[in-house]
Amino acid sequence: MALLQVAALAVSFAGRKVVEDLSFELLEGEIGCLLGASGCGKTTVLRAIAGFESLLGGQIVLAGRQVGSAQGQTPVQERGIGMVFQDYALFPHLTVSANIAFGLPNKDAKKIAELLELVGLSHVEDRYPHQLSGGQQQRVALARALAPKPRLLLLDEPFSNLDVELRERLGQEVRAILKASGTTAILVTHDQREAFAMADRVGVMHDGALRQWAAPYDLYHEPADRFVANFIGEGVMLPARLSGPNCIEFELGEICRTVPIECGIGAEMEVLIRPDDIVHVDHSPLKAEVVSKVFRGAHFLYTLALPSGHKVLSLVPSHHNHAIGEAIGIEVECEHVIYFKAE
Ligand SMILES: Nc1ncnc2c1ncn2[C@@H]1O[C@H](COP(=O)(O)OP(=O)(O)OP(=O)(O)O)[C@@H](O)[C@H]1O
Repeated sequence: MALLQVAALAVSFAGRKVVEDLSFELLEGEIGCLLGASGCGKTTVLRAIAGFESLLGGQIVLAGRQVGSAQGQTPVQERGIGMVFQDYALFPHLTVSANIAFGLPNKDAKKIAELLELVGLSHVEDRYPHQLSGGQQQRVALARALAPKPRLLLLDEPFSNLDVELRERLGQEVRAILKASGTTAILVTHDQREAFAMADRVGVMHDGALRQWAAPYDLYHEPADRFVANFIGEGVMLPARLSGPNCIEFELGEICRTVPIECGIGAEMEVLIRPDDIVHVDHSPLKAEVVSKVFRGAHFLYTLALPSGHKVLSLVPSHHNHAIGEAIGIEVECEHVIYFKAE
């Protein structure tokens, strides 16, 4: 059963709707994420779930009980929701243990020890927040929020004060902690890597609306619309033509897949080509010119110009170090073909 149901949620500020007709469900033990650019309404949804915003429409149901609607709201403190914020909000004059104990009414020492162990901070329990790294401080905040065993944990940009590399690693760590404690959680972020590292379900938001709510893999490989296709991952749209009921033809050849589209044969289409769809093969007769390249350690991300002048991206193992201007062999390897009717 869904632990959280958000249905047709609408929130407005001073007569301006900032969230509209937004619906999703989260199962018990799942980690969800609202992903979107700054100002799209992510935090407002989180605050509405917590009970800090009154609703213009829709409803929020938590553990089978309606906690919010336009008609009324269950007070914040009665929802059993925990929160972790980007600034950690730790008490600077309290030790790690005392910060965690703050979330426990009976200050049970055994429980504190368990939480310290869960977040891997037993060895620094007597330190003060300023003696910890950013990642450690975030784990204290997490332990403190988990202490009262919330029904649902809300995390608002929890890693935004940390550097990019650390975010992805900490995202995985926090995911493991939430899974180990069986906590249902919702994360808000504008960072795709963080969303993918942590969440079972990700919702892509744009302008107050939820464009797609799906597993990260499906968002990447089966985006619901052009916005999601462009927002998630990298890629370019190339002109194409529907050449058969399940086939599409474009500059680099014909690709057939089983999902049909409601368009007549010959219809003008656009196909999304991801960097992992273009494979570098030295001896391939199909050549493309290296326009630019970005070194990413294990890979180069090449921008390649096709004979038509259209450009594609290609992710190539970095021992294939080609010069700008060089023509290199490529092949198309599309497992999931994403295409839309041309605009
Ligand atoms: N209390 C408020 N009063 C008026 N407008 C508000 C209020 N809170 C948020 N907004 C507006 O609502 C819109 C959505 O804000 P929200 O903070 O939910 O976006 P966000 O996606 O979380 O952005 P960010 O990633 O920058 O935090 C923005 O246009 C914002 O200016």
